[in-house]
Amino acid sequence: MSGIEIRNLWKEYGDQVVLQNVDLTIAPRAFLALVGPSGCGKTTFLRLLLGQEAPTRGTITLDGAPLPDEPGPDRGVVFQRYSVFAHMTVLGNVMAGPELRASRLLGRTFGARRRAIAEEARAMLAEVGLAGSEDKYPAQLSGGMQQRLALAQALMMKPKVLLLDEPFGALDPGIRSDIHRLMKRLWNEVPMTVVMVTHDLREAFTLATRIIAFERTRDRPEERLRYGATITRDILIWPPRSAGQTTIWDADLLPSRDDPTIPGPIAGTTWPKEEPDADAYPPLR
Ligand SMILES: Nc1ncnc2c1ncn2[C@@H]1O[C@H](COP(=O)(O)OP(=O)(O)OP(=O)(O)O)[C@@H](O)[C@H]1O
Repeated sequence: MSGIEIRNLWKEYGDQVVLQNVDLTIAPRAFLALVGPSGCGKTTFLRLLLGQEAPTRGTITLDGAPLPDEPGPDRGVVFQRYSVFAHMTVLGNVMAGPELRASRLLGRTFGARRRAIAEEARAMLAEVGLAGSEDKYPAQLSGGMQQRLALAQALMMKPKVLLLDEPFGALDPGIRSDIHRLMKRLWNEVPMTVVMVTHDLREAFTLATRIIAFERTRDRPEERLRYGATITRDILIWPPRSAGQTTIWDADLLPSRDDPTIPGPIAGTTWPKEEPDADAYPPLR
C-alpha cells in the first residue's frame, strides 16, 4: 500500500496525552492541510511524521514500510522560521543537503560532483524565483525569499513527503499569495505528498486537496491531561484537485458531486454533498 498509513497513533509526554487514537490514510501526492486550535498537537503530529518523535503507541508507515525512527531525506521539512543556515550563502544552503548525502564524512564534495550539485542547486533556486541571489546570506533576504530558500533547500533532497509547519504564517498577505502560487506549482511538478500545518483556513482551502482538523473532544480543565486531540473533521476539497493538473475543471463544466466517475482522493470515499466554505468554520484561535 503506498502513501502514508497512520494506525491508532497515540503521543504522550509524561502524564499528558497530546494525541489519541489517530487513524489516517494519506494518498500519495495528496496535499493535506492540518488545522486545529493552538496546542492541540499539530506540530507534534508533524514531528512524528518527520521521525523527530516516536509514537507512544500505534504505527506510521510510508509506502508500506515502517517510518524510520529518525529524520531522513525522504521527508523534507519547512518551519515558519529558522529553517535555513544563517552562516551559509543562499547557494550554500541549497547545496548543503546533497553534499552531506554525497560525502557524509566531510560534508562537502569536490570537482565534477560538486559542479553537478551546484548546477542543480542553481536550477532549483531559479525555480523558486531566487536566481541572482545565490551569493547573498539569509539575513539579506526578505521573509518571503527566506521561505522560498527553505522550500528550495527541502526540495533539493527530492523528498517523498514535504512537511510544512505554518511555513507562510509570518509573511505579508501579498507575498503570501505569491508563495501560494509557487507552492501550487511545486506540488504539481514535484512528485511528493505534502502535509501542511496552518492556522489559516483560507490557506488550507486554497492549497489543499483535503483538510483534517485536530481537536480535543474532552477539554474540561480536569480532562486536559488525560485526553488528547484526535481527528474531528475530514474535508475533501471540491472540485477535486490532483497533482500534475493545474486547472482541472472548467468553471462551466463542473461535475456533479455525486458523479461516480469522479475519482476521490481516497479510494472508496465519496465526496461530501455540501460545498465546504472557509467562512462557515469558527476561527481556530
Ligand atoms: N517535547 C515536548 N515535551 C513535553 N510536552 C510537549 C513537547 N512537545 C509538545 N508538547 C506539548 O504538546 C502539546 C501540543 O503541542 P504542539 O506544539 O504539537 O501543538 P500545536 O497544535 O502545534 O500548537 P500551535 O498551534 O500553538 O503551534 C502542548 O501542550 C505542548 O506543551
